[in-house]
Amino acid sequence: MSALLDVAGVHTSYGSSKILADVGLTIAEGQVATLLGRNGMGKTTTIRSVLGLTQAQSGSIRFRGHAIERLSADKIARMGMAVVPEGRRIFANLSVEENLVAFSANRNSTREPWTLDGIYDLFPRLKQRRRNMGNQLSGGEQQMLAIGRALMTNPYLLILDEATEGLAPLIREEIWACLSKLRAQGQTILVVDKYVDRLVTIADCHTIIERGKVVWKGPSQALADDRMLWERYIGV
Ligand SMILES: Nc1ncnc2c1ncn2[C@@H]1O[C@H](COP(=O)(O)OP(=O)(O)OP(=O)(O)O)[C@@H](O)[C@H]1O
Repeated sequence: MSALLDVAGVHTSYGSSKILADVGLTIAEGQVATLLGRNGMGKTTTIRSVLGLTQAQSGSIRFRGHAIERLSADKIARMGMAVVPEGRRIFANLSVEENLVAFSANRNSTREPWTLDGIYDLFPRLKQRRRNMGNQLSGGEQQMLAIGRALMTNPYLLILDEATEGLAPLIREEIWACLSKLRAQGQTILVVDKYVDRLVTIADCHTIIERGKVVWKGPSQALADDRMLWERYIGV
């Protein structure tokens, strides 16, 4: 399996605050990978560095075999990287349907791109709410919409930051079920979340960071078997 995303030796700062020190992360095509760690350890900063939203000071970030560490966020998005950001950031004044079609594109040149019907099959609630405005949706519906909107760009890599934060348990389960379906369809995914017990059943591999440094990497079975890691680095 070839690496779709290969991050190596990344250092990122906000002004004079050094946040990431030598972060590395590899995701093979078709894999679901997680980025784990307590609050404030640098997960979002890692994602922002990969997306080109915060430029890494040094290190290499390769996506689909191309060096992207100096490219703009817009160029990187157009190469087929889509994010479901923390806080969702859906358009409050557009309907569900308008949110979904606003940036639709076939970035991975698939013969079967996502359609509105495909998204509505994945999240039937969105179909019921399709004429509602973004600001009339519950947190769970907003998250479904944010995922649907990202999928409508047909990304090679889908990134979810805090995939289920603030959601009710049943809605969380819907999001996990959605990720499992996407994985079965071959979608490559990087997910940040704190529910390790669910992530070890959905994802293939995991990277744990603490204070901007990678402290552990490994497959689901190894993480599932080592509860000490959960307590020590993830706080669960
Ligand atoms: N714009 C910013 N300017 C300065 N420091 C920042 C900025 N954004 C984040 N930080 C700091 O960088 C560190 C890493 O933050 P980051 O958001 O990457 O962590 P995280 O692991 O995603 O945590 P969380 O789950 O709380 O979002 C934290 O100490 C945070 O306070």
